[in-house]
Order: sequence, then structure tokens, then C-alpha cells
Amino acid sequence: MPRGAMKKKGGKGGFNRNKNGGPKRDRDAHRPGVRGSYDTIVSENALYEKYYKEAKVVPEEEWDDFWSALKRTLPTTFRFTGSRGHALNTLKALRDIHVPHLQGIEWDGQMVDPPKPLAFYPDDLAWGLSVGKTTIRRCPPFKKFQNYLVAETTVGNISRQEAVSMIPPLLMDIEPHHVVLDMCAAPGSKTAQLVEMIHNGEETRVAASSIGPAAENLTIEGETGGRPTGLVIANDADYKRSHMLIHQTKRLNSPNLIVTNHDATMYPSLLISKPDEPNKQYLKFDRILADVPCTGDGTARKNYSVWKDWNPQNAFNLHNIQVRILVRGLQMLKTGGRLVYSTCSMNAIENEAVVQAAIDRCGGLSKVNIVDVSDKLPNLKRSAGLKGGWKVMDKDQTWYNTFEEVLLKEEGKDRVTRITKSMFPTETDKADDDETRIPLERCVRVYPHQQDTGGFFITVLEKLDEIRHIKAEEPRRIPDTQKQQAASVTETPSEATPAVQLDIETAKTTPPASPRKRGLESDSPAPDAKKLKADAEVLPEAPEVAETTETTEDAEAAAVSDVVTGTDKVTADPSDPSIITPIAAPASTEAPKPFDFRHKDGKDKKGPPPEEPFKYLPNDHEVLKRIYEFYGLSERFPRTCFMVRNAEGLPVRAIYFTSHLAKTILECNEGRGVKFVHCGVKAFMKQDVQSPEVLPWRIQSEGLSIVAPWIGDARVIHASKKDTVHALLKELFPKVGTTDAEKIKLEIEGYNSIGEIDEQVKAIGMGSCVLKVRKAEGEFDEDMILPLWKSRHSCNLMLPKDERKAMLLRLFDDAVAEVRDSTQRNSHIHRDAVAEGAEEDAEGDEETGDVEVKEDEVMQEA
Ligand SMILES: C[S@@+](CC[C@H](N)C(=O)[O-])C[C@H]1O[C@@H](n2cnc3c(N)ncnc32)[C@H](O)[C@@H]1O
Repeated sequence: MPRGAMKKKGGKGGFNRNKNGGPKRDRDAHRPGVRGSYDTIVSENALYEKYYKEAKVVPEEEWDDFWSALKRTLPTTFRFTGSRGHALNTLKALRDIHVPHLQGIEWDGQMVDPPKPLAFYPDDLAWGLSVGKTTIRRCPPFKKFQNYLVAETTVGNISRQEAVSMIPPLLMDIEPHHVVLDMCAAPGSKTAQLVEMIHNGEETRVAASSIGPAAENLTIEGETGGRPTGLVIANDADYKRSHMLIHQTKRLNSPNLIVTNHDATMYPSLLISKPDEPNKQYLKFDRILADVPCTGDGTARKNYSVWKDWNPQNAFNLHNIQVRILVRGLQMLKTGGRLVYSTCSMNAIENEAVVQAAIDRCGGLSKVNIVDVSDKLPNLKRSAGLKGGWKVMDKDQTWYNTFEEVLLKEEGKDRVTRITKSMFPTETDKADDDETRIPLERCVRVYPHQQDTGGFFITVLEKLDEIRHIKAEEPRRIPDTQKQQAASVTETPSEATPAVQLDIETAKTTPPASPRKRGLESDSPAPDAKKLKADAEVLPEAPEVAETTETTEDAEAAAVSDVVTGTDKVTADPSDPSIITPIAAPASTEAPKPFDFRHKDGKDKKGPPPEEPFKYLPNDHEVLKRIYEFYGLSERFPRTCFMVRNAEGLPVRAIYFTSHLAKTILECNEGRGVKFVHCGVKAFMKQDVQSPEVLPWRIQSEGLSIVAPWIGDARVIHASKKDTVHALLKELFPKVGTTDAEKIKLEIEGYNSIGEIDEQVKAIGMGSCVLKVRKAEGEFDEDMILPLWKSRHSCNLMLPKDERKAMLLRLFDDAVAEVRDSTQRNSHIHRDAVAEGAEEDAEGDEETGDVEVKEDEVMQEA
């Protein structure tokens, strides 16, 4: 199944072969939504094997290693996420606690390897584990390690990510001021890397800016208080998957992130000037990632469907979509900017052919070139891209060396194959020093046997000049001269270019499918199809977005236009059961999915629910003024970027914070039909309070690192002892003003008192405040900032439950992670397993799992 494609229903049948020579059925893996146990998977597919053997992607002497690696189960790999400082700290627990315990372990009569850092990943922030799941579950030292992994993954400090998938962002050379677009971003593991890169070095800059004399000498970054000026826009065509991006990036708490939901082949140009300004300015990107939908045939080690469904035609429709995504990306790139194109396929049709076609369509090497990255990531084992010479196989297993051979086969008939000219190499015959030759060898191929990973393809492209015109795909017609040449090639086969089997008689013709056959409602193109066709063929530098939100008809028109304008002008043969619908519901290739939702007006509606609007608060808004005053927020904190999510622009439940550029983009594109799905970090949340002197807006843990450096000392509690943090983690509402007798009682019960901060907490007014924990000799190795709530007689660390558990495990090696609430008559203990799943983030759902302040109960107790 293509990577990112909709799951198809599995068929019935026994453990026999399918028509591609692949296994027909696995007990679990064939069921939609059920991942098969890899142990039961038959990793065989004769056609897949034949294709790659004959395609000669790896030298003959490497074939056996390559093929046997592809059949082995993939090792588990994971990455430490978040800011560099934070990630290094989470890593410390792995290094100091777990790795020493996992040395020299024998299980079931075999030595078991401990986890190891991935050689190519900087700072050892990515690791691999080759132990199977059963060993992890049953072998005690690994069980403990698993608890740590699960706890840190749940709170987002560790992200499971395939090793090769970590490579593209590492080659993007991202700096904190860069404007970055991730065109096909869901589920978002690479987006998370991009966001981390934008925030690289932020902690140091913010610290210098908030305490140092930065005010007199403001740099651009100084103006934002040390925060980055750059931005990541993460996009996905699939509405539901675009929401996965919110969850994936939530933990990063970045105000410099926008999530959108558009078809990347027609990504709208975003205004950065007000819509009514005569000289419109559009956003261009410094860096773009096009991690496009693909067949995913490099993922066979973890993805059963590759063995089950692989066939050579899967790449055909994808090729055209991939070219169009890449071309659109190159258009939106700044001159001098970089675009990284990647797939987890090993097929040249989805890789070098796409790169070559996109460079050609953009105007050649004077516009776009491939960057040589052979000196980057020196520990990454890789192969050069294919310079040329690849062939294309059709569904009858016939190989074609040139497009003319295809046309010859089709002569006088309707379309026989879905093969297009751009799938063939154009550079094969050019000399190495020919300046017009596209240096495809600079593409990067990673194969499974090189460092025990999946297969992957990456190309770094640089834009050298503005692209004024996009070349259209050449017509599907064979010039007479070439017809003769192709015929003569067929007549005199050579060893180097095997003869094409011109099986015209038996070739099945594939009539163009009508839109209805493709599951669309209309047989005739919608009125807008002509315009969309023009957009798709000669993509303007900055196409405007429709002024209204895309309607069902618009989406259908787009889908129809895709059928009409798809460079090959023919769609898949719907009667061919081997054809896989091209990819994960891109808006342009599939009819929109119906989503049923109940609108605020009480009526049931179809289509994705509308996102709440993004409305910025004036910086002299009454609520903001109270917040500034209560928290003593520094004058130097940027006050114009607080935002709410309702049409009225009222601070009702949450106040979000975004970066300046995010604000410009959201405001300049309001009402233009751009589908913004998410932006902003919750900084303040409305809180029920008992007395009027308490500010009903607490600092939300997500926004803490943004706001805390700028808060006045009147709302800060300082600590440095482990015991204090332990007391606050283990007890939900530790009492303020503990007597000596109570301290002894606590000690007997195995608890600490908050002695170190007792006086400070007593002195501070009720409500939200910040606990700053400084690193100290024999205590913590890193500074921490935690949200605290002061009630009349107790205080409460306002952390989500999972975060509390992960901290207990990480900081105190406390795997039981019991948290007691001694204010309750029957002491309530949170005994939930550390392995509990992450809490789902529902945008708009303000309950983020924070512990609610039980002020009433605390007061009753008192
Ligand atoms: C290979 S996955 C991306 C993986 C992602 N970059 C990551 O690292 O987690 C491809 C994604 O492209 C999306 N997609 C498919 N067609 C698209 C299109 N025309 N425009 C934008 N996104 C598309 C799919 O929904 C899928 O989420």
C-alpha cells in the first residue's frame, strides 16, 4: 500500500500466493486497521524481487545482503525530542540508569544487545534497539527500560521514528529565522524535527535576553525576547491526518507553528501584506520538505502490505502527483532556498525520475540544481542516486527502456499503459562533464543492508533563480523519426538494452476512466475545472486562493481537474484490482470524505467541521492588562501576539500565544479560504476562583516556558532541592506550614515536606505562580520551570498526570508513581500504570489533562 494511502480491505483466501507472487493472506495483517504480527508474515513477493533484481539498484555482489536485510524485522528506533537541553537530559536517564543495566544480558540462551545510538544522528539523540518485543516484555531489565520508554513517549520526550525518516530534516540546514514548509507532513515525525530546529538555541537566547541588558541593544531576535523569528507550516491534504500533526507537535509548545490542510500540488500562496494593499506580497519559503506520498516499498521490513500488494504500476499515478508536489514546492521556494525531496521508496520512477522531471519543468539547471551533500552526516552509509539507465516495467512485466517503446506498443490503440515520458531517464547518454546533465548521482539512496534500516531516498535541491514558467508535460505522441528508431531498437536487441516485447495483440486497452468511475458525483467537469486545469498545468508563481472556503463542488472540480489535467490525461483502470488508489486522500485526487458534525446552530452538516477563527486581542484589552499586572509581566515581553479562538474575539476560556510571523499570516489571509487547522500555544486558561483578588487566568503548562522568563518575582517561588520537587510530585496538595510533628509523620510514610519553599508559598498571594528550580551540586543537573497554584493552605503542582508520572520515573526512578491526595478523607491514590496511553488532544477541548485545582476541597479540609 502506498505510504499515506487509505487502508484497503483485505481479501479472503488462504496462505497461497497472490498474482504478484506475494503471500495472499496473513491472519491479522490483511484486516483493515490491524497490523499483522511480523512473525507470521511471509516476506516474499516474486515480482517485487524480480523488479529490483533486474532494475539493478544495488551492485550484484550486494544483492544477497540487500534482499535478506529487507526480509528481516526492523529494529526499533527512537529520538529524544524537544529543545536540545531538554532532550539531552532525558537521554541522561537512558545513559545513567538503563544502559548500564542492559549490559551482558542473556535471554533464552542468547546474548541480547543493549540499545545503541544511531551513528549518523548528531549528539547521540537517536537510538536503536534490535531486541524483539517478546524479550522486551518478558526480560525484567528490558521491562524496566520499556516503562521508561513508554512514560517518556507518552509525554512526548521520546518519539518512535524510523531511522531513515530522521535523515531529511538533518539535510535541510535549518536556522531559527527560516520560514519552513512541510508539504506532506502527517503524522508529523519530521515536522517535530523541523520545529525543534527552529527553536535551536532558544533557551540560551531567552535567558540572555530576559536577564541581560538586551533591551538597550535589541537585535531582531531581541525584539522577540530571544525567541526565533522563523516559522514552520506543516500541511497535509488529509483532514484527519492534518489533525494528527497537532497531537504530534503539541509537546513542543511552539508558537512558531501553523498547521494547514491543502492539496500540496496546489498549495495556496499565502499573503503577508494586507489583502487590500495594492502591492500584494506573498510568503516564500527558505526551506521546504516534500516528503511525498509514495509506494513505500522501502518499508517492507515493517509494512506487510508491501509483500502483499507490491506491483510495478503502483508507482505510476504517484509519479505524476510527486512531480506536481515538487514543482509547486520549487515555485514557493525563495531563490537561494533549499527543498528536500524524499520518499521511502527505492523505485527510480518515484525518485530520480521525479527530480529530473521537476528540474526540467522548472526550466532546467539554471533554475534548480541538486546539492552535493556527500560531506554531510559522515557516518551515514549511503549510495549515489542512479545517473540514468533505469527502465520502466508495465503490469505485464514488460520492461521499456524508452518512452518511444511504450508509444510504439500503444500505436493505433487506446492507452495501453499508464507510463508517461517523464518516468524515463533523460540523462543516461550525457557525458559526466556535460554542463546540461542533471547530476542525479547527488541524490542519496539508503538501503536496508547498509545500516540495518528501511530503504529511503533523499535529494536536496537548491533554487538558483525565479521560476517564471512551468513547462507542460509533452504530448503523448511519437514523432515519426523516433518511431522508426524505436522500431529498429526492437528489431535488433542488444544485451545492454533488452528487447521490448511488443505484445500489441494481447495488450489490454485501458479506456480513460470517467469521473463517475473514480467515485465522483459528476460525469462532466464542474465549471471551475477549466480554471483549475490552467492552475495545475502552468502553476503561476503565486496563485490566489478562492475567496471562499472550498466547497464540495470546488473539491470535486479539483478532483475532476486532476483527472483532466493529470499529465498523462488518463486515469487508472478502475477494473484493475491491483491498482491502489493514489494516496491518502489528496484533495485533488479523491472526492472529499463526508464528515458529519453538528454545527453550533444545531444542524447536522457534511464536510470537515469549520475551524474556529483566530482572533488577536488588542494589547490593551482589559483581561490582558489584569494578567500583565498580576504576573508583573516585563514590558519587554511582546504583547501583541495573544490570540483567542472564537469569532467574537473574546477571552472566554483560553488565551493563546503565537509568533509575529504566524500572526501576520493568519491575519493577512483571513477570509481567503486558506484552511488553517492549528496555530498558537495556550498561555493562559480561565480558572474558577473563590475570591476576587485571585486572578482567574492561570498560566497553562504548555505556555510556561514562553511566559515564565518574563514574570515578575512576586509570582515566582525559587527552589533547588530534589526533596521539594519530590514532595510536590508525590502529593497532589502538599500542605503549607507543616509542623515538625507533621514532618515526622510524612517521613514515616515515605513523603517529604515542601520545607524549602514553605515560607515563600505562605507569603505569596493565592493563585497561579511559577516554581523555578535551579540546578545545584548534588541536586538537579538542569534548571526546571514548573507551574504551581497557591491555595489558602496548600499548593499544587499543575501538571498533567502523565507528566507527573514520567518525572517521577525520570528524576526519582519511581516506577510505581503513586500520587496521593491527602486532602481527601480516603486518601486517593493515582495508581494508573505508567504505561497508560497518551491523552488525546482535541483542539478546542480546553481540558488538557491538567490537574484541576480543588480549592473547595482544600478549604473544607482546612
Ligand atoms: C509519507 S507521508 C508523510 C510522512 C511525514 N512527512 C512524516 O514524517 O511523518 C505522506 C503524507 O502525504 C499526504 N498527502 C497525500 N497526498 C497529498 C497531497 N496531494 N498534498 C498534501 N499531502 C498529501 C498523506 O496524507 C500523508 O500524510
